[in-house]
Amino acid sequence: MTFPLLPAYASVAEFDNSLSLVGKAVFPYAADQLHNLIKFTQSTELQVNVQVESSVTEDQFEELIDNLLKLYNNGINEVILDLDLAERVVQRIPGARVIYRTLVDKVASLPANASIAVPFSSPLGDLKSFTNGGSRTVYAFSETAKLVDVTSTVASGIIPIIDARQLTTEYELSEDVKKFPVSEILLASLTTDRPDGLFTTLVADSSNYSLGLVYSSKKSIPEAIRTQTGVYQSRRHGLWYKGATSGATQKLLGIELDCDGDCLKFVVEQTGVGFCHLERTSCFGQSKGLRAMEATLWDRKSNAPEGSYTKRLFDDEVLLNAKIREEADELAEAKSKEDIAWECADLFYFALVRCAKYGVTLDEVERNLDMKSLKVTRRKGDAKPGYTKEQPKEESKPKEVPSEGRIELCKIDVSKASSQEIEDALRRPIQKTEQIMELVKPIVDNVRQNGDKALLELTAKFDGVALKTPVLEAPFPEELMQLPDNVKRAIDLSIDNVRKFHEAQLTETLQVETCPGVVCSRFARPIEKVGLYIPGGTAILPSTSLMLGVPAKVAGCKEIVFASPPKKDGTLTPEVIYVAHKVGAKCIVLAGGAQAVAAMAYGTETVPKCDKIFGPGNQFVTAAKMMVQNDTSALCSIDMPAGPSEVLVIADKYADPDFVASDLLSQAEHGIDSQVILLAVDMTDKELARIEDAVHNQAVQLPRVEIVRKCIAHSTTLSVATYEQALEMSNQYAPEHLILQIENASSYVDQVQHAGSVFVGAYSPESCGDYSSGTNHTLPTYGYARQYSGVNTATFQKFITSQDVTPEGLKHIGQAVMDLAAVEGLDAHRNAVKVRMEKLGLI
Ligand SMILES: NC(=O)c1ccc[n+]([C@@H]2O[C@H](COP(=O)([O-])OP(=O)(O)OC[C@H]3O[C@@H](n4cnc5c(N)ncnc54)[C@H](O)[C@@H]3O)[C@@H](O)[C@H]2O)c1
Ligand SMILES: N[C@H](CO)Cc1c[nH]c[nH+]1
Ligand SMILES: [Zn+2]
Repeated sequence: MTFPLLPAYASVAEFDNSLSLVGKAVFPYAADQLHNLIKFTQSTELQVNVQVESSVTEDQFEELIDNLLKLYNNGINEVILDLDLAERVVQRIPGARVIYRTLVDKVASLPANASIAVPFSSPLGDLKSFTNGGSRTVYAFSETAKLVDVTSTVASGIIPIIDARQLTTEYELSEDVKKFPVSEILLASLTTDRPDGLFTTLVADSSNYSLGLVYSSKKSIPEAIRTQTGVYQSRRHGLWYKGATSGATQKLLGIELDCDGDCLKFVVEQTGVGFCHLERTSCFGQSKGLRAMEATLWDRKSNAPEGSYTKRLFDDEVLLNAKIREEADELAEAKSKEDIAWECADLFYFALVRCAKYGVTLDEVERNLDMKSLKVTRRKGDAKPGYTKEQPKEESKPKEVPSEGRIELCKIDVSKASSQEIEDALRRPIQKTEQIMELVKPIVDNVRQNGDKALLELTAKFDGVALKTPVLEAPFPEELMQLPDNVKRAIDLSIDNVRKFHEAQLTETLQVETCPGVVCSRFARPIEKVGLYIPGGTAILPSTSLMLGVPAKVAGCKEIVFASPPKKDGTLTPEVIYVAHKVGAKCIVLAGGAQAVAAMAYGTETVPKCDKIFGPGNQFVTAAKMMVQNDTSALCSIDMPAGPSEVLVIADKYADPDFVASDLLSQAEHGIDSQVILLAVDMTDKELARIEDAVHNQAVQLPRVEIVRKCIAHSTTLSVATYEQALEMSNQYAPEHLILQIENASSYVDQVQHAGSVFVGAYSPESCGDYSSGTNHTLPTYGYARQYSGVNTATFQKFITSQDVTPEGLKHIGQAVMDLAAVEGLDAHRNAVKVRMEKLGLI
């Protein structure tokens, strides 16, 4: 039996630790406080109950069911509901733990073991009979009941629900007798048949490991509760404050009663040498098993002898994780009882080393288990692909995606998922970087050594077209850039907006006089020769040509070279040629992939060598860019690794499901290795279903539905409780595009730490930034938004600093320069200042 009391609080914020030894508490249900309640429950050892006020309208009922499911699944113990409501709730939530709040005359109709809460004013005889000899828990509630009225009820085995504020202060029973309400309630429910009137008391730690046996009295119990420490009754010496002389004190964590209320259990945290006077942890000998192993591991963590295997595991995470996996496999293979016990012990050992390494205690693990046991809905529990025998583990094996059926993002409720599951959901599709590098290297080498000949051969091989020359020179023939008027107008408008936004980024020369006579400046200069890659594999993207060409022109780059894979007939899309003409490109390289990058990095007979290569592309393009950047002989830099497009949408229940779906799909259609993530903030299943339906219905209408299907297969919706949680998760993912379809979207922009570009509010679809608003669409992907900016005017510039030091300036800094040069032992440096200062008569 737990402590015979249920303190009621007005909110989580009002919870008072001084009552934590009661071991439970009840809070009011409030739909907008769910997150706080769940957070509190998950952070405490207490049994948390929730009390729903009677007035729940028909409209609120569905919301209540959704919310109760969340509460139950997140560790809430029981919910107090009015009889009618309780009966409806148990129909809808199998396994719902409910306390029926009702009047005495209705109790007979309830199941024999159902917990009930009836008014204090009910006749005592009735209350006693309702306990059914102990098989039913009976609570008595009243907002006004005074403690003195309560004690006789408690003595009958009834648990009072009392406003916590009444319980925390001493009250005066008579003029000179002051009582602690909590102690009074406990004493009222205790009995003893011992002639000395003492209560046998078992002392245990929080894992239920027995430390010893002692006695409590009507005097020692209030003292223990008042001081929240181990205070007992010594039969020879009176009140006994444990540890007062030895220093081995106890923090009192909880008090429990046995089933018939004549024996107590004190749950304590023991300090010092232990509980036993023989300086052992327990009077019953040392602990064994998992607890003993845990104690040893925690000790090893701080005092491990050099050469100890456990220390090696603490220090070598890779080894430790490999051992955990190895032992888990061996356990899965073991067949006999002995082998299973053996392998399980090994696995526990390595698992506990990992726990100890990260400061996780067995108590916390057990709390987690207890919490999970309280869930009322469970996931299917299938193993992840890669963990079943049928599917090999190699990550490189592409996932089979059925070509029909519903198009649906995977779904995770963050409050129920493990951190591993969340990490997996947010992992981008595997880029086989090493393998791609191996494929790309011979291509790059070939172009470097054989120039145009290699370029033409590789274009024939990968793009299926035999060209005579790999380059189209400016001025470009009019007939190659014939466009419908509306397309021309659209390109012109987009060029104009991108130009305006990028011109505004041009900076003036910066000048600072750091000391009198020492003027430091910084000024921008364009990178002279730039190579702009315009993807053309799965889709031709003329928009990329303007996103790169316009800032290059704005920055003043002298030579602009375009590269884009040709179509099968050897031509290039007229839109790209039109943009090349508008930005004054020198030529267009008719090649794609790694070969185009290599041609621009090293130059060929017809392709000019470029100083910097820009632009997104597939894995071959990105790998080649990284490769040439690392080759100092190429003397070529790159903008950033910009790979498969991705988007993360944060949406709440106010978002239009069609808008959200359209944004997710607009990136999903880019390629099968694209990824789209939806963070759904505090949405009910119904609200989320509207978005899911919209995704499917829109997707099946798209010509690129097969690409979308494959992209969606590795894309996920994560349900989160708060906007803050969503932004934290988004910052962790560092998306290329972040779309905020939430109420007051602009007020959250301040919280964005890592993202390529942000789209604020319902009417800012990513497509606007892809084409026409003015921002650049060449953005860092794959989490590189943590350290890279998207393409901007400065990407096409470098910054030069200069200084102008006068004799006056030398007077100010000369001595410091000489002293630092001396520290570094560089006398010529020192001398360069010294000769000048001598001639100026400064030294
Ligand atoms: N991050 C951004 O800012 C941004 C912007 C636009 C596009 N993108 C992304 O750019 C990518 C464009 O990729 P794409 O494939 O459509 O076009 P692409 O132009 O990047 O690649 C096509 C070229 O890849 C080469 N190639 C194809 N298969 C090959 C193989 N097996 N071995 C060697 N080379 C091979 C061919 O030469 C072909 O010309 C997409 O993933 C898209 O999402 C990103
Ligand atoms: N969304 C892409 C950047 O990741 C750019 C683009 C071009 N065309 C359409 N979209
Ligand atoms: Zn796009």
